[in-house]
Amino acid sequence: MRVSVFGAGYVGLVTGAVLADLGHHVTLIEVSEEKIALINQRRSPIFEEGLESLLARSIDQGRLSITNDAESVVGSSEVIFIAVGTPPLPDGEADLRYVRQAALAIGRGMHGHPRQVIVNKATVPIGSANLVEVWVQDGYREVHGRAPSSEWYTVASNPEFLREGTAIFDTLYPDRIVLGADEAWAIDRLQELYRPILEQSFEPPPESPRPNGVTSVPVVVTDRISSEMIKYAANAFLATKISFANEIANISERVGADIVQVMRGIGLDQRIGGRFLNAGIGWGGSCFGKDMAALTVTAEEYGYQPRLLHATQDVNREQRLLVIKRLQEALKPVKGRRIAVWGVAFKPGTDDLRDAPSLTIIEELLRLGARVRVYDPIALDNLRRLRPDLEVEFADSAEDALDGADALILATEWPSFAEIPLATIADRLTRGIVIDGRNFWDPEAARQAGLQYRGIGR
Ligand SMILES: NC(=O)C1=CN([C@@H]2O[C@H](COP(=O)(O)OP(=O)(O)OC[C@H]3O[C@@H](n4cnc5c(N)ncnc54)[C@H](O)[C@@H]3O)[C@@H](O)[C@H]2O)C=CC1
Ligand SMILES: O=C(O)[C@H]1O[C@H](OP(=O)(O)OP(=O)(O)OC[C@H]2O[C@@H](n3ccc(=O)[nH]c3=O)[C@H](O)[C@@H]2O)[C@H](O)[C@@H](O)[C@@H]1O
Repeated sequence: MRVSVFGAGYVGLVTGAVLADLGHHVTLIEVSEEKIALINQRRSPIFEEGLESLLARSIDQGRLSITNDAESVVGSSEVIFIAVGTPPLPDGEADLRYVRQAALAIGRGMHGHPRQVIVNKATVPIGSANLVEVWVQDGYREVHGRAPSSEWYTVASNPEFLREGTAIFDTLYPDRIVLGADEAWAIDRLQELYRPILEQSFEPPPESPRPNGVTSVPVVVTDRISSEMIKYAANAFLATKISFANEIANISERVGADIVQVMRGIGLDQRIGGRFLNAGIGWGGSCFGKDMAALTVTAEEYGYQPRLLHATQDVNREQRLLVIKRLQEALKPVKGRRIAVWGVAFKPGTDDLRDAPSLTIIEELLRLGARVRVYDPIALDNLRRLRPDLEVEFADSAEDALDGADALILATEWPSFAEIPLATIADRLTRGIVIDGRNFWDPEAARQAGLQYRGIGR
């Protein structure tokens, strides 16, 4: 099938590369010349395991290309994905300006043949499919002075649930695919597009072997509004699950319970499920915060006070600073001390710093007058580039970050940190203080190694 994808970011690039690898003919449409140049050199603009080899293969086989000239390519696509960013405006509402630009370009390039399904894959506020329709019509009208025939196209919703760091795996083996459309032909076309994934009939690529037991993928076919709501509800639920774990962690440490044991104890109940119950410094990333804010705004627009959504966000805001409180308890004063921070990416497996809890922690440490020495296996370049205002020292390795430091704060649980013996950490830190923001280490082992160790909720 001929497919266009607006936006070669985390979602668009991965979706495009995977669909091309599955045999479709995909054109990525991107406004950033820098990204276009990199992708043409078969290099990925983002760090995502396995993506570069997937990109190279799809490009070499002639099934994936990239352009900035939307209008000349979109007209011939049977499916057009909109996967541009929808960042938050200051009041929390989603900024749809990039979606609008994409929809206008689709309208300008439309010529009625083939009939087109325009798919909102970006996370967009409830009702945005209607807006996309209007913008597509505006784009067509600009060129032709009249509206396009409603027979020529329809707008569908197909939210994305991939996680950064495991994006290719999540795209090939999703827990479900959600399709929201008002027209049966659009659903049929999208089912056809996704058939290899739905039926798991493709040969798994070397980057991402098929896990045992995955033989098919459920599809949820629904209306557009429900589909748009499913995306917000999924992220809100996941964020709430983490904030719940953090709230119980805060109570646990007051009463002497161990949050890791408590969450294991509840997670084995199949009605609850053990995933997304890791207490720590809270959730970050490009989507949970912005999507919680956008859903809150939508609820309030309709006169509903979403108390759980507010509470989830409040718990998360405070949770980020808990490690600072722990540090202040162990090290008085913090001013003038050297603090090592391990991990700046919002989670392991990515170089993404968007709304990373580590940044809140670093800002607070600097505000308190500490000297901060940071290490991250992948994200330091992004930190240098995106936050030149943060006056931190950049370490060459995790061990190097510890040299001369009074205390270590672990903000992101990169698996490679486990390779460094606790005894080495104890040797290198002047005061042996470790504040473990992700409950990464075993407290007993850390204390035996001579560390003054504090985790979260234990
Ligand atoms: N990052 C993630 O893990 C997930 C993101 N989402 C949603 O997907 C959407 C995209 O997110 P990301 O991929 O993270 O964003 P991103 O910022 O990584 O990528 C967006 C891309 O769109 C490009 N762009 C902007 N305007 C354009 C236009 N008019 N034409 C062509 N390209 C244009 C930008 O240059 C950028 O490369 C958002 O709505 C997000 O909420 C959904 C699930 C997962
Ligand atoms: O809409 C999106 O953008 C995506 O948001 C999340 O994916 P992602 O942000 O890539 O990362 P997660 O693995 O969900 O982690 C989010 C944050 O929660 C934190 N987290 C996660 C799990 C946990 O138990 N505890 C916890 O604090 C992580 O450290 C991270 O900061 C969702 O998991 C995806 O399904 C969704 O598509």
